[in-house]
Amino acid sequence: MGCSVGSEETVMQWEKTEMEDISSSQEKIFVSVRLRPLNAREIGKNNNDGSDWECISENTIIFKNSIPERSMYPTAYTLDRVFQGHCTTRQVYEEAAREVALSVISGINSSIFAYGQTSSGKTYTMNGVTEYTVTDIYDYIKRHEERAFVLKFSAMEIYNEAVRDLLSGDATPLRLLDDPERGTIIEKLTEETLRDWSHLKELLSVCEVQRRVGETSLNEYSSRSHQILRLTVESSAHEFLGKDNSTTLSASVNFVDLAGSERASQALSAGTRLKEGCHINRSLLTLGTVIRKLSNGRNGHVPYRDSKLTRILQPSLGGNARTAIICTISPARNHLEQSKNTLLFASCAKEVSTNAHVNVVMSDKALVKHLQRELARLESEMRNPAPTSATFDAVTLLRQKDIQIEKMEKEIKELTQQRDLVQSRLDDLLQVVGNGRNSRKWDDFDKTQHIIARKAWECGSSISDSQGISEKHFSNVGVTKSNTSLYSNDHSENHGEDYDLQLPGNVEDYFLSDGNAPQLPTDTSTFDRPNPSQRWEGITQGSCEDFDDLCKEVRCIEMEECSTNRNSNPIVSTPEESEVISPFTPNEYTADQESVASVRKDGELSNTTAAYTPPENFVDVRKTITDFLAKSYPDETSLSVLKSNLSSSRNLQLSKSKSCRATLTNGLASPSVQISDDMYNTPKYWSEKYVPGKHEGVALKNESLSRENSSETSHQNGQDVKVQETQLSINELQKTRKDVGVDPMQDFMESPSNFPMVFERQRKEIIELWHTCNVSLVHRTYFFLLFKGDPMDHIYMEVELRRLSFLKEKFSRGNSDKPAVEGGRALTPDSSLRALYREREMLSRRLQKKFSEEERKRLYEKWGVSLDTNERKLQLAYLLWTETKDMDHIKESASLVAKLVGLVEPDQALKEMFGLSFTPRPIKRRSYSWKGAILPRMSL
Ligand SMILES: Nc1ncnc2c1ncn2[C@@H]1O[C@H](COP(=O)(O)OP(=O)(O)OP(=O)(O)O)[C@@H](O)[C@H]1O
Repeated sequence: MGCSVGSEETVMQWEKTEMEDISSSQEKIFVSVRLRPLNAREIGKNNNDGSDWECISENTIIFKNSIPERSMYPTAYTLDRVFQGHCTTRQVYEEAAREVALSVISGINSSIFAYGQTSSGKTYTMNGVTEYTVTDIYDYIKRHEERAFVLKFSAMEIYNEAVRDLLSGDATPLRLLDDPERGTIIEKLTEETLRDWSHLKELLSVCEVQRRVGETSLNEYSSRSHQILRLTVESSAHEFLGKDNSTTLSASVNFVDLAGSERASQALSAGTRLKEGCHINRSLLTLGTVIRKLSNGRNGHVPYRDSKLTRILQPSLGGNARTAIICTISPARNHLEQSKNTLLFASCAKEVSTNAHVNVVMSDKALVKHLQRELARLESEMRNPAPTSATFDAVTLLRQKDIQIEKMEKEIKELTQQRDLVQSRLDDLLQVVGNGRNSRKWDDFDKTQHIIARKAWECGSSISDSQGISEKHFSNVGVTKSNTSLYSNDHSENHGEDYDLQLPGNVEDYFLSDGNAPQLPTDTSTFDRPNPSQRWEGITQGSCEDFDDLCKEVRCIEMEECSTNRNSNPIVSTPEESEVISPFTPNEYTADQESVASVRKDGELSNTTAAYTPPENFVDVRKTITDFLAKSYPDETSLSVLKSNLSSSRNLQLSKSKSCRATLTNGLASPSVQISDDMYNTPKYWSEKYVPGKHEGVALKNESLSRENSSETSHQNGQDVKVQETQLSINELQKTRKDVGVDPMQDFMESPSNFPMVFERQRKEIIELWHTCNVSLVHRTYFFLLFKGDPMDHIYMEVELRRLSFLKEKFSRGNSDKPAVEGGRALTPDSSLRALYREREMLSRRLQKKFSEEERKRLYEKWGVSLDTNERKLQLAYLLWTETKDMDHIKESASLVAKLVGLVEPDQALKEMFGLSFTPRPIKRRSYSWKGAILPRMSL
């Protein structure tokens, strides 16, 4: 920057440098600070002479520490330019904004931001900056009559995360669209061709009026909204790019007056105000996160899409634009903390680089000409291939080697990451085994798995900044099945080519988690719109929209503790029990034992599970059963009798380990359903229903039975007695199980030939329940395609049914009951519906990607979507999986969704990965991608 104030010479100088250098370049955001003077009220009130802050040079401002320092903020801040209270706006413009703003004339996008707390002088500064910029542009145009210029003006406002058009007569709400080439675009934003400077004044007053619409207090309102004025300059480009008049330059300069940066917790209290504050906060927090991320060198995911503001301004924040930020601060002592926050933001922003380049728009004619020239050149090259010289060879070879080296370095990095991950998994596992020997608390193992999964996620996705809001969220949602969403199908959309893995997570809830602002549920009213012709913006603007950004390929890891100790019984809880039950190999752990520990369809805890002192509402049924069995059958003989008895009534031999916990994933979102713990250990939500008194009787019964058995066993002398007792216990066990109806396999096992009928019935029920519970369409598709009636599918069907029934029941109770909780988050009809909408949106977008226009036309006809209507893709996406009684419709839906998300026809082997994994397997590490073999998230 550094132009001296307003001289003609400077203007010329600027023109020269700007016009000469039109190539793209990386440059840092220009950040300045403007300290406004104290106003009369502040002087009167605080007797404050503003001496706390001092600009000791052109670019350093210090806090003079005249009051005791309580915080850990730095006291000196060096920026590109600092302006003392007496500096004029003209000076601020000249030295901190002009050069950037006027880049627009040379076809380079630019943005000038004002950032600071309420009443620090943002609007005061931006009004001046806008006026001076437009004046300078007009001056320039006047001096360059040989070039044709068109100036267009538009204005918008972001308030409560809704974008409004400030120039349209009724302040029309605007929606943001994703354009594959242009990024986020604002639909139907009014653009007025600017006639002259006084016309701009008129337009600005229109904006002012629009901002007042529906508001009682303009000042408060405007403080809470972000306003963006956009000036687009189109000019003939021949001056730069030759005499071809059909090529034009087109760039925009944004003047951004941000809402006050103070935190919602300070400024707002409750209700609407709080919501407003949170929305402001959301945009500002996201802006802060984006700036922080970018200042760290663009490592990892930059959450541009987490707010409207950052979506709209994405190019200005590290993209194709030159950017200047003017941070305004108030000298008042009671604003000290805020001023320091602003300066920290400024320091961070100073590190951010953008990569602006000239935006050339070619007319069709010019494009054709250009392509013709290119074609001619290529043809002539083909006809007369250039003689290969040794130098050429060497250069090419060098280049190839460079590429190779680069590739290898990348691979080394990846491999190192993978090695570290495996190492940490190993450490964790060793620790678990160690813990297990000491305490055998499976909870520890679960936790460890969770940590491992988080590591895997962080490693796979390169998202590691635990301070970031999004990252916080990511680490919360994790990828462990123990922490994934159940049926919320709360995945994000994929805006990129393909996605590798689903990311669960209701993302709205983390927007506001700045550690201070309370987490508010998003207004769900906007989601009640299943009609595709209505506005979709509300539905689609979840922070998790950027599926591509979010969903990196996560290395799915299968771990089974069987591999660490394949001979140990997975249900053993203590070393003593381990000894007692050691005759069981994992393979001998039969379905019967598991079914004993199962639960009734209505979610009630089985009476047979008994003896329970629930730590934190958790019923460790398996341990109870283990205890019971261990005490009842202390030696090999009695166990073998038990085994043979059980086997005779069940032909299904299932072995299961804790870490082979079954997981039902729901496809894209993969809200893994943890059926191992849920089914064998009693799921958390089922355990919520546990009423101690209800089970105590049984507990006592079992306890006494165990005691009796163990004491008697210790006294018995002959084999006969043992067998007799064992038989008795088995009968007891089976009777109890039958009485309480806890065996999910019962009916099926008793008459497996019925299964086809049972399957059809269950499938219909499941389809209905999917619909009722807003289950992910990808999940439905996957499930539907995987389970086609094989007798072994029974258990999967059973589990799916139970979960859905449970969920339905929860949903039906509405707010009067505790919601189902998955991954620490409430799963409500609203949240699942929102997720479903988002999924349909995602599918509609994929329609565009996956099918040609012709194919889409055929699809519309087939699905009865009128070709004359708007939003056809959405309409089609909203038809999928809706006719729950029509099996043809369901099949068609499944087939279409499968195509859209690239599911291959899943084979039988995938079922295990889909859900229940009973077979002990060695530790494996796999990488799954939606491309090729599509697999849902693996169990860990
Ligand atoms: N540099 C300055 N010199 C003199 N007065 C100033 C200066 N900066 C701001 N003011 C005055 O301070 C008051 C608040 O300024 P302004 O409205 O620009 O603040 P703001 O940061 O835009 O606030 P909000 O976030 O609420 O919109 C106004 O009355 C304005 O005239």
